Amino acid sequence: MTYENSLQFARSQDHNDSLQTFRERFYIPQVNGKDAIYLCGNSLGLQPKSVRAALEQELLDWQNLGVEGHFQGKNPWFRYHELFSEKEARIVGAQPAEVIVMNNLTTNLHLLLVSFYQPTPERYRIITEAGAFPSDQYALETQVKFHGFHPEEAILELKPRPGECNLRTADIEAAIAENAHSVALILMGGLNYYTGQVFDLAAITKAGHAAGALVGFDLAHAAGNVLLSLHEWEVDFAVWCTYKYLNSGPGGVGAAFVHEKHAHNPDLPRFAGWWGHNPEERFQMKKGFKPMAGAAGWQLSNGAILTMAAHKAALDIFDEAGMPALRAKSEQLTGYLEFLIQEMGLSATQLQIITPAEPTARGCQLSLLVHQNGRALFEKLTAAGVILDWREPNVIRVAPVPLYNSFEDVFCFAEILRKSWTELEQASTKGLVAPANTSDQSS
Ligand SMILES: Cc1ncc(COP(=O)(O)O)c(C=O)c1O
Ligand SMILES: Nc1ccccc1C(=O)C[C@H](N)C(=O)O
Repeated sequence: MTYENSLQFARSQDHNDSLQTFRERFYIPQVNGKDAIYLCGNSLGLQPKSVRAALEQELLDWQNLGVEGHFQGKNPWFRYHELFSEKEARIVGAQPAEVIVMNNLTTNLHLLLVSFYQPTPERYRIITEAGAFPSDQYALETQVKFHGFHPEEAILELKPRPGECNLRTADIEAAIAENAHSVALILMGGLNYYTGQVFDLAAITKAGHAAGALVGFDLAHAAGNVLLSLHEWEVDFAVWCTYKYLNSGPGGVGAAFVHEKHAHNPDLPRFAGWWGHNPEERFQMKKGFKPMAGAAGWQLSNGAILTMAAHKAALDIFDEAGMPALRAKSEQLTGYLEFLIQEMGLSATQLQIITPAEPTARGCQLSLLVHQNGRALFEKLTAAGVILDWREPNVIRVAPVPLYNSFEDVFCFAEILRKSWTELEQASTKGLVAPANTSDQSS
């Protein structure tokens, strides 16, 4: 598609956008009495206006029915998790029984590592990406120690080649093959939170299986952002959160995928709780855990209905828009952002987009590596009414989300970026800005 650097072009794109009306269904944060340019849905998605009524419904049932709400409520709490199966499955390309909404991401990661990381003295390694989100690093480090191995020896972190920002699929495949005798698990982000790179999950899964390993993904930044086919790719397990692209609120409920091939395996170790037990017998209070088939068998506790209610409202909107349409708009919107940044004519030593250029290797986030004055630039953008984030040591992440961001948002952001850059450059020639990035705090 051919882009133009004008407000008129941006507005005409919005006018022709079939998803345009979805923006009205979200609250846009206000800065200085005006709608902010919110480009931070990769960290926390905006609040759907329908969430309040969904929470109200559960509060009312609790108010009016007390404990009877478990069975007599409008959406009985006893079966509340079933309300998500179909829609959640569409987001990640799964069968309904392969997904479950529960807990939070890191909790789910630990639970699934209990089942799918079963190291032996010969096969104990985990292959992961260097610079994975810290929570994943801590989960892997402590799981490995829990099994009596040393993280430095058992965790193999793959780094991009010198001078490159992203991992090459061929290098990932080669590393897996080279460790075919010792690798137990491949565990990577679906989309790296820092660089914005989307990994080739199908190829990695294939390579992992060929090496005799199991394969799992953290889809925090991929779910609701890129097209996924977890079932077809035969991914063993995955976890994600619902507060980013799925707009389900801070600390919102997490989700997990377990491939059908593991649904009935009685030999899989797991940490169990009563909500994963056969529901027909759950209240018989008997000894002996009998897991529900599928991902539901990994549930521990009765669901956190209030956060699940927010997710239900948000997921309904998401499902109405649909992943294919969202992804199509996302590619155009991110492409427009990239085009406008390139129009600024900056060199790679000034401001570099470290997210891959190929649409298949990125979602809607572009990570801007700013070599000098990065933090000062970020603060200027913030002061001008743009909400985005800064990730240490020197990246500004910008995420135009197709569900509620517009081409006009992207155009206005680019104008503010250009103006802020010029002002900073003028200030630094006059010696008014410290030349290096400061790393005092992160957002
Ligand atoms: C890739 C990734 N993994 C894990 C987490 C942590 O998730 P949670 O706090 O829901 O466990 C996040 C973000 O918070 C993330 O971006
Ligand atoms: N939950 C949060 C609470 C506070 C600040 C950030 C977060 C994030 O989710 C960060 C996000 N995971 C990231 O990709 O950086």
